[in-house]
Amino acid sequence: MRRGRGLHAAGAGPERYQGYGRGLRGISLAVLQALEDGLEKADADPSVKAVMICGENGKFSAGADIRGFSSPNRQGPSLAALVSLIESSKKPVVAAIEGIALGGGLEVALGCHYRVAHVKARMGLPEVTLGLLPGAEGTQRLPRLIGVPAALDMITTGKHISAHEALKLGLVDEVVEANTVEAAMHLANQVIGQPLGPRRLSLRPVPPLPDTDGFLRAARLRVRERARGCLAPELCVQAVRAATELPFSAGVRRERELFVELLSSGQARALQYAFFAERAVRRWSAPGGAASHGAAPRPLRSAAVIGLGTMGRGIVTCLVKANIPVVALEQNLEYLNVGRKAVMLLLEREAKKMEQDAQALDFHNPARLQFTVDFDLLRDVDLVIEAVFEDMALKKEIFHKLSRICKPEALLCTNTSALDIDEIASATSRPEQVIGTHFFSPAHVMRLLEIIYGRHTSPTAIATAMQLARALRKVGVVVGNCFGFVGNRMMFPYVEQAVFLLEEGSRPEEVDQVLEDFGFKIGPFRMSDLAGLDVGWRSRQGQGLTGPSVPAGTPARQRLGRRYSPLPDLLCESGRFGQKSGTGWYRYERAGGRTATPDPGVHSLLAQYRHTHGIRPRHIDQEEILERCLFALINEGFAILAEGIAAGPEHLDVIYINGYGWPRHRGGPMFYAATVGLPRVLARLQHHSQAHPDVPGLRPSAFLEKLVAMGNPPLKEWMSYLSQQSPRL
Ligand SMILES: CCCCCCCCCCCCC[C@H](O)CC(=O)SCCNC(=O)CCNC(=O)[C@H](O)C(C)(C)COP(=O)(O)OP(=O)(O)OC[C@H]1O[C@@H](n2cnc3c(N)ncnc32)[C@H](O)[C@@H]1OP(=O)(O)O
Ligand SMILES: NC(=O)c1ccc[n+]([C@@H]2O[C@H](COP(=O)([O-])OP(=O)(O)OC[C@H]3O[C@@H](n4cnc5c(N)ncnc54)[C@H](O)[C@@H]3O)[C@@H](O)[C@H]2O)c1
Repeated sequence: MRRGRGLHAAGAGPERYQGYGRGLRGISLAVLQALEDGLEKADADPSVKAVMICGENGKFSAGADIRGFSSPNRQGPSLAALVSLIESSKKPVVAAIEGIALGGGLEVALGCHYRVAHVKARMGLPEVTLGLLPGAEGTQRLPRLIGVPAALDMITTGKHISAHEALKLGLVDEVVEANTVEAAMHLANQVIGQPLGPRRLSLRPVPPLPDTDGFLRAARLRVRERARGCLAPELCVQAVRAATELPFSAGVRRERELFVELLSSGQARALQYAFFAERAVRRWSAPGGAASHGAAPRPLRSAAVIGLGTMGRGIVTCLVKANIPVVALEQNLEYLNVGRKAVMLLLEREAKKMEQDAQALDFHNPARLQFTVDFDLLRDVDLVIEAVFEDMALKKEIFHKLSRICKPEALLCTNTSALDIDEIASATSRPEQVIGTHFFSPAHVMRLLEIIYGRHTSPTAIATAMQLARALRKVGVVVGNCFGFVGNRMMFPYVEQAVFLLEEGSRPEEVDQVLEDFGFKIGPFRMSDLAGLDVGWRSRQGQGLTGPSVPAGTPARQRLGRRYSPLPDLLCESGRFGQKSGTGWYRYERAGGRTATPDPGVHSLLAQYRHTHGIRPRHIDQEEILERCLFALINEGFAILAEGIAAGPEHLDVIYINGYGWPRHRGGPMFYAATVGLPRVLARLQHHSQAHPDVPGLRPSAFLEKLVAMGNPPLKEWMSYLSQQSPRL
């Protein structure tokens, strides 16, 4: 056997890695060709006794080039052919897996006769997350190697597994701590001359289960339930079923048919768009030309969180999980004790979930997590996250204090949901250090971190907040400052339409059902009950929309010349605050209960309300519910883009997928609008706006009108149609 990195005689691994976070490419045609040539040469050369395949720069392979799936020059079939070629080699082929072996990369390894993995390597078949299935015979080989249950789990979830898990499952033959390539070559030398038949997975039977058919039927139901309209997981189950029912070659044909079905479904395009959008938003730009490539973050060695309510306790939890020492501060000892208990409970639960890494959290150690009511302990921290009540005066008081106490370079973050970052910053002597870090509830679970820069926020502060997102394993999206920022600002017209629909004849459960069938995790009424109806109520009181400050004689269903629904206020006035009080738009088994049941009390309240206001209820169909809620949200998105609050539609989509439960397989609201076609979105908004002229949220945005007038350009060109970039960007 000849030695050397990469496939013998090819000198190249299945992929090339060009540095962290940049330019990691999938398996290219050139690499495929090199592998094929190398294998053929090795087979023909009698001096070669075995072959070892490895990657370059410590990475085996990230799989096929995802961008290639939408190009006319698809590489698909040749990857599968290469895997077969490897397997049929007359000389033993050993895969040396370092770093990652994902998708087509792992399928290449499955074609090899032996697999050696580095202890830190991760393996997986993530195709399902891209709306696809493993299409290089992986759905047929993996069940033959590790059995149906484990293979199905990997293929339908796309999860990455560690080398140790892979060893336990029998996916790899050996795990090494030292040099993987050397260990693979050592193994190759040992197996020279041994029969290869038993190592060729295509020749093996799938290990039988007591009731394979029953198992697969149950699995199909499970993934269908979990996938909420996403096609790929179910087709993955069908492909694995083919492995259990058909000979290998027929199974491969079935796999290919299913792959092509997914490729042309539209969902794959949406999911791949989401993959790249999440990476694109890491590159940010801000006023004055500041941008990600020119700004370096400050180190984040310690943090403080102020306020241990719903949000603060989740934020503390994710900081601890990210190994950042935290000082957790409350307004008095009573609140501190409640907050401490809640944080400890969350951390215990997280530790249980993490099992083997739990000790690393070390959260009983005061050097890692300290509870206090003393602001002085915030003197040396690198970062403070304020999560007190949504009250401008209180926030300003706190920021004023912080600017006196904290070290000059400390980043001062607010978790406000909607308030003006500039006004908060004005309470400090260092507005350049003030930034919005908008977490989503539950903060230790939701992946989104909306990062809001103010007029004076420095590029370093933005870069540091993005670094925080990365450290917390969240998706950071940088946006401009306006009421509600991006996410909540788009949410307002959506929820407003949902409530108007109730006035006109719908029930909460009907509206929720339509939006949940669309793919949302929960509909707007379940969501409002979960968040607490009192939160919005307090905000409307603050804005003078309800409560004693509303001038006498104001029409009940009108504010500032536009339509207003007092329904949510009426619910709150009768003590219906959602899950926390046991009643809201639904009723729950108890205060704090989670199971929503349609509530006859709400139905009669609606009937009474319509009667009082002379509204004749009508039947509202699914299409109208969807259009009015979704197009109102999308319309606001166009206004946000036109104002320069976000740098592009991808930002809005990433925010909605990761923070608001928008179905990922629909690519986000702006991608969805592009799929529906902007002319149709515009026409339907015009229609609904004519029917409801007192609802500004339905009046088409000028930017949407312009894009339609310009011939409905593709999403990636939208921003070039803005007459001039907004000064915010
Ligand atoms: C009609 C006729 C059709 C007939 C067809 C029928 C037959 C079909 C046969 C098809 C064969 C299919 C083969 C296979 O089953 C399919 C696949 O392999 S799909 C790909 C699977 N792989 C993945 O999903 C991995 C995706 N990548 C990641 O998860 C992560 O990038 C990572 C590898 C874990 C690394 O993470 P990080 O270190 O955080 O780095 P980044 O994520 O920022 O990535 C850096 C950079 O690289 C780009 N990139 C990463 N992976 C790929 C990829 N596979 N292809 C293309 N580009 C990739 C990423 O986008 C970043 O670049 P940037 O976007 O920032 O420019
Ligand atoms: N709840 C959500 O879903 C959500 C989501 C995103 C953002 N937010 C925002 O996060 C912030 C906090 O919201 P929440 O839901 O956690 O509120 P909460 O009412 O649950 O908790 C606020 C906490 O702040 C504490 N606090 C008040 N004054 C304080 C002071 N002077 N010093 C220290 N602590 C003080 C309170 O004692 C309380 O524990 C708000 O700005 C809110 O708009 C909330």
